[in-house]
Amino acid sequence: MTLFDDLRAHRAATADRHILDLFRADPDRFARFSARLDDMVLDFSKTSIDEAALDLLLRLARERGVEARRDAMFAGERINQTEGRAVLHTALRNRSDRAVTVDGQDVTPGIRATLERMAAFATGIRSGAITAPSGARFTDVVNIGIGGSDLGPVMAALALAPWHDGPRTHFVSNVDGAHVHDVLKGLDPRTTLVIVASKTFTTIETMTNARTARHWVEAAVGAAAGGHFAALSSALDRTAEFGIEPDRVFGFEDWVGGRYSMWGPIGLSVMIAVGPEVFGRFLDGGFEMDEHFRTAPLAENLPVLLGLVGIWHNNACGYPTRAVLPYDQRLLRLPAYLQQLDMESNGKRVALDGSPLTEASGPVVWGEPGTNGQHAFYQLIHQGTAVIPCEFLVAAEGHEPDLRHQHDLLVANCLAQSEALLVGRPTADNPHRVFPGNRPSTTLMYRQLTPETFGRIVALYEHRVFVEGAIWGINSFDQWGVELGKELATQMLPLIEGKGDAAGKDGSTAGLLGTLSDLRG
Ligand SMILES: O=P(O)(O)OC[C@H]1O[C@](O)(CO)[C@@H](O)[C@@H]1O
Repeated sequence: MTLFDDLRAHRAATADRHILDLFRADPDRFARFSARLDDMVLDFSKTSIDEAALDLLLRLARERGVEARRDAMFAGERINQTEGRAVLHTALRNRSDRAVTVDGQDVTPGIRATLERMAAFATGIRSGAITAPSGARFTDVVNIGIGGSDLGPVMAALALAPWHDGPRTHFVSNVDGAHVHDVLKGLDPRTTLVIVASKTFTTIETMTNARTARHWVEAAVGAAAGGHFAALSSALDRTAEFGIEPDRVFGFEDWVGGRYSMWGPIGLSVMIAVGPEVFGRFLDGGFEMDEHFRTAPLAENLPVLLGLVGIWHNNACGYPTRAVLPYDQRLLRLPAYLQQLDMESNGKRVALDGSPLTEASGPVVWGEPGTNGQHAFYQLIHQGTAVIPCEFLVAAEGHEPDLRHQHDLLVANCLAQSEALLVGRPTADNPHRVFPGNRPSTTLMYRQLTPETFGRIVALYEHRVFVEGAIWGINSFDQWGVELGKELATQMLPLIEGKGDAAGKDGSTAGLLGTLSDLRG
């Protein structure tokens, strides 16, 4: 019997019990099944986790070596074994005097120097001291990147909107020409700065969009186009090949994973939008969560507890998905960001040693902000046959004092939804109106979505993914599963262009290629 088996046995023995019974039996349940970091509270009392389950979960975390692995990460060990790399995105937000070493070398001075270069560049763009070669002020910034070079900055630009006082920020990610076309169509190339964000500087979507943007700028300013470009990458040889001036290139090391990279150069578009000081406050928040994760006892540790809730729902209860439901419009892109963070990190089928996993790993993560989701998919959450653990996020205060009544309505909806999921309406004269209730949720409540809070939220989820990955014994820091599709797309392109034949392709693919050629005439 493993601890996973014990958890399942405990779940089976208590499956008929209503979560409300747990509240009846323990008037202190909220206090006991919630944890706090400053003005942020994680409530997991509306789950079926009881004392015994929490005990088992904490034992599991210890047995699976979460603490040792966490310490190894912070110590710069090469825990990303399949790529032979350290995992040190936390170093990008290390606000302490502590050295962070990789192979005996302190990486902090390099990180600080890059941050200072970013700040000088961002300040120059914001003040107009750095202009286009024509002397025109940059009014717009277009970040071209995809995955980790896009989702974090996109999310942050919206989350930090109340502090946005720099040039307008735009994002292009999809290789679909519609994306770059629609974004550039509204802009003036003479006053636009294009930031090419790509860790590897080989990603076909990004390089294709970057070339399109280059032609667009060149058509307007000719040979001065180079002065409209900057690059964020760890491949400095390739940025030079693309013709980007070295002083416009902001590099980072291979120990920063793409989906963990928004804290450094990949965040440049955000820094230009909100300024280095506000960006620094975002880093402060991330660092605060790191310190908490490193030092708080497991039973009070927010990322650990959130991870254990995930393990309970996935491995003990067998719920294969979880919904992330921010009642915070400025976290609109949090679910999309978490889809990469969580599913690219923990969507794995083998353990670190290559052996097949015997436990289910990464669940499907999805969601939308409330209240919009309520008018779309909550029907299924309340009355569908599948149980979907819900993760609510909500701020006590908004940023619009004149619209306090709307914020009150937002918060009321958030609390009402978790209450409805818990309490339900089990008896009604009509079965179509029955709400079974007893459906689990967590709520992360914070005072306000400040830059610090936003940093804490992102770091909280990063470490939650870490905790779950460590418990499953997988490498959360590689992403081999994205490779095959990339290779096949490269091979597919000539066939799409009508330059090859479909011999050897499966029947469906050959059929679709034939259909494409018919439709194109
Ligand atoms: O920053 P890059 O190298 O262009 O990569 C973009 C994204 O592509 C991936 O490698 C695979 O989708 C992600 O991990 C990464 O965030």
